[in-house]
Amino acid sequence: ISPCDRPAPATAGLSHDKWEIDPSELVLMEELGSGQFGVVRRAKWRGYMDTAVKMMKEGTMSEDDFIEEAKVMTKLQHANLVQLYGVCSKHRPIYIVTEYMRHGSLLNYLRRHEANLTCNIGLLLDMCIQVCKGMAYLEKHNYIHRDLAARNCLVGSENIVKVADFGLARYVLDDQYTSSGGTKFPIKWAAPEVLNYTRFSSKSDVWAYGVLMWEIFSCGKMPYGRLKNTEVVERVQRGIILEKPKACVKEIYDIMCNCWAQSPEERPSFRALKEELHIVSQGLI
Ligand SMILES: CN1CCN(C(=O)c2ccc(Nc3nc(-c4cccc(NC(=O)c5ccc(C(C)(C)C)cc5)c4)cn4ccnc34)cc2)CC1
Repeated sequence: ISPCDRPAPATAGLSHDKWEIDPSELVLMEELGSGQFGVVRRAKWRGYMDTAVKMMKEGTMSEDDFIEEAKVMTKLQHANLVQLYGVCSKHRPIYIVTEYMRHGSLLNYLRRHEANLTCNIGLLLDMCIQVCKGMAYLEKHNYIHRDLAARNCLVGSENIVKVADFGLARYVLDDQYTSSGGTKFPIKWAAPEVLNYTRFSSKSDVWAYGVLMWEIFSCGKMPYGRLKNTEVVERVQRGIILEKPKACVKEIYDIMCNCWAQSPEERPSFRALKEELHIVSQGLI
């Protein structure tokens, strides 16, 4: 049976904390890349399960707070969320073990497959719908992502797209990333209330989702091109929004624009977005 039919590895029996994974059961394989946290490698768990292991560089995150939160994160389970299997926290660096997604980040996937994606509106819309389903699940569980973007979504077999690293941003220690004035802060995905007051909510995730939709229909272009962060902040605060991507029909662009309403209350919920996207996708057939 395929890994996604198997339950998340319950490490019961080896340690009393089911979110604690025994590192001796992981066989580390090739490097998948490195984020600002350190190296990410593929690993086999108990000889059969493909996993991705983030080896957290020391000093990059508040580890104890994260380990506490991991207990909650392992309970968030949905077909469009990258499943957190557990952590190895008895040694340093700590490991964050998740399900493995074989095609890597959605951003790289869009850029690599631009040629045969631009003409496939149905596939692009399906990717938007999958991300929206994962986000609607988080919204229902009052869980805020805080860094939703194509770079933080992953692609598996059969064009499955899943949201990754939800909530992880809270544990980053680098204030170049956490403060809105920092060089690593994701300004281009930030809602006005996040830029002005760092006020995160599911509605600020909806703003970021609109930018993610724009990334998908632009096949991985950088939003606002080469504009400097200060220029983007000024435009967003004046209500200037991203222009319609070429490959995007008006009905879909209108949905993106709804995500960019200045006031959070005016933006649709992910639950409402899911309905709107479904209706548009029916209309396309
Ligand atoms: C044919 N192609 C060949 C090249 N290719 C790959 O090499 C490739 C294949 C699979 C990959 N899969 C995964 N890659 C990663 C991965 C790889 C590198 C970096 C990262 N990301 C990070 O380290 C990271 C993410 C978020 C954050 C914030 C700021 C939000 C807190 C900080 C750090 C993840 C995580 N995964 C979790 C599940 N599956 C994967 C990644 C890359 C893709 C396929």
